[in-house]
Amino acid sequence: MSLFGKLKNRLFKTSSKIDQGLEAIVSEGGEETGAEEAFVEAVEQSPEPETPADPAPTPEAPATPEEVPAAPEPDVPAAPEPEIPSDPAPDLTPEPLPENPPAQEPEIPTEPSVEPEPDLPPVPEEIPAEIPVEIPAELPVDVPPTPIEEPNIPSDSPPAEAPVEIPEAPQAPEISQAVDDASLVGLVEKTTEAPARGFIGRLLGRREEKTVVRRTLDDDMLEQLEELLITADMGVDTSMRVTAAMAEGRYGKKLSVEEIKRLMAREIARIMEPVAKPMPLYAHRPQVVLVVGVNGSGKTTTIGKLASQFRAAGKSVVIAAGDTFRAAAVEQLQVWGERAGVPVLTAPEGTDPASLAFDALTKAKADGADLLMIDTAGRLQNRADLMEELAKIVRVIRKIDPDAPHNTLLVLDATTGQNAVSQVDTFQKLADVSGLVMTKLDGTAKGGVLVSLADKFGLPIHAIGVGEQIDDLAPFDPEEFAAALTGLEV
Ligand SMILES: Nc1nc2c(ncn2[C@@H]2O[C@H](COP(=O)(O)OP(=O)(O)OP(=O)(O)O)[C@@H](O)[C@H]2O)c(=O)[nH]1
Repeated sequence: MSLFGKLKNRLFKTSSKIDQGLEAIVSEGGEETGAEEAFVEAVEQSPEPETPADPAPTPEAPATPEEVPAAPEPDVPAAPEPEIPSDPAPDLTPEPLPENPPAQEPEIPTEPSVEPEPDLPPVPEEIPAEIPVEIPAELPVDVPPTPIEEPNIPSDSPPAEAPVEIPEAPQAPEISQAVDDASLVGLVEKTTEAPARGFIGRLLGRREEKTVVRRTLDDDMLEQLEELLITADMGVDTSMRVTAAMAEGRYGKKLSVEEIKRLMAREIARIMEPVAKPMPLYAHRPQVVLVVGVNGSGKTTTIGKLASQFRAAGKSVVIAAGDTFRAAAVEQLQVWGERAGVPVLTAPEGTDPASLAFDALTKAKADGADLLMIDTAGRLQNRADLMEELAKIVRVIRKIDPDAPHNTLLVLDATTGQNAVSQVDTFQKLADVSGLVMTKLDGTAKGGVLVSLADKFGLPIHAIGVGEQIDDLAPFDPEEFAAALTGLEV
């Protein structure tokens, strides 16, 4: 499955909240409009480079392959190849530094292999339901089912449909293999938009589904949209900014759910674009990365995931278990170190973390390691102590390297919603935060908080955690994130 597909499904809770909210908002006071009107207005709404509804969007070539659901015919053949370029290009190149985003590299290889098929399953699955007798006879012989279909179909459209179905028959086993729960979520979403139709239904009933419910954008609707974004934890200011931008030049126009999603995703992506920056890697050795965040935010897990990705990118990494006050935290880090194949330096419980950090940097330097990642405690209960502890770590490692730490990553837990905003506030005072990693975006309905953070602080977002496994750390891509967050079919 593509990175976007994975992300979309992982962010399902937030997107389904927005999805359901939009359906309710538009259906309240909305009215059915015809296909032509929908098309014309959809075009009007999207003067920007992002025109995903069209079958042949020129500027965003890499994104097209995944737009299969919107326009079945043209997409099928195009799907497989364009995949690969889409992920690496945007994230790897933008950073000035050469070895840059190790976070991406490990992600990339996983996508293309699984990618193409999962988006196509609906088509083949429906055939057997509709044509119970013919299909079994057709498949074994490998004779195109087309001749059987055509005589039954009086209208003009069938020939176009049949050829698309045939080539997919052999893929059936692969598809069923690839249909994980994530793809199923996609199917469920599609069904709510366009009720399941059989094969004949799809041929004859094409026109019916073209009516779209649309609602006039007025103050009431804007207020409802704003409230919806606030419930997704986007914060009041950011929600107002997004809805105001959406309304610009569109006030009084009729909008469908899909069009609203597109507008919303575009505005969100616009806010997030400037902060989407992979963690920079420097030629300097060892690059010291201090990892801060409240207890339970996902620091240990993120260090493990990052270490694994850096290693996969050919970097030698050392981890320092700086939360010396909790034996369990040290043990957990050791487990992650083993998984990532990276040494973890520890010290007896109660040791001064600054002393451990000093020893770790000395060793990392002696070993010629590329990176030293220092875990820290996250007890905010006594802010003064924590501030002193972090300040001391920095003071001490600067005796060895005056520029250390080169990065201070703040790890935030998305499930805390707007509380993450005050955590950034606090940690900016405690440490010189240089970038963010947002964890647990999977399984939360509060993913909008990341938009709020980008809008409010403008700190670089290096990566997002979308699960507990070692490779569940994705590079942050604003457009994919925005589309996934709003439940937009891309
Ligand atoms: N679903 C999900 N769970 C995550 C993610 N990142 C971390 N977790 C889980 O969150 C819990 C806390 O993660 P840790 O890495 O231990 O957090 P920590 O900040 O090191 O916590 P302390 O060791 O208490 O300081 C663990 O159960 C992780 O498996 C993520 O992206 N998604």
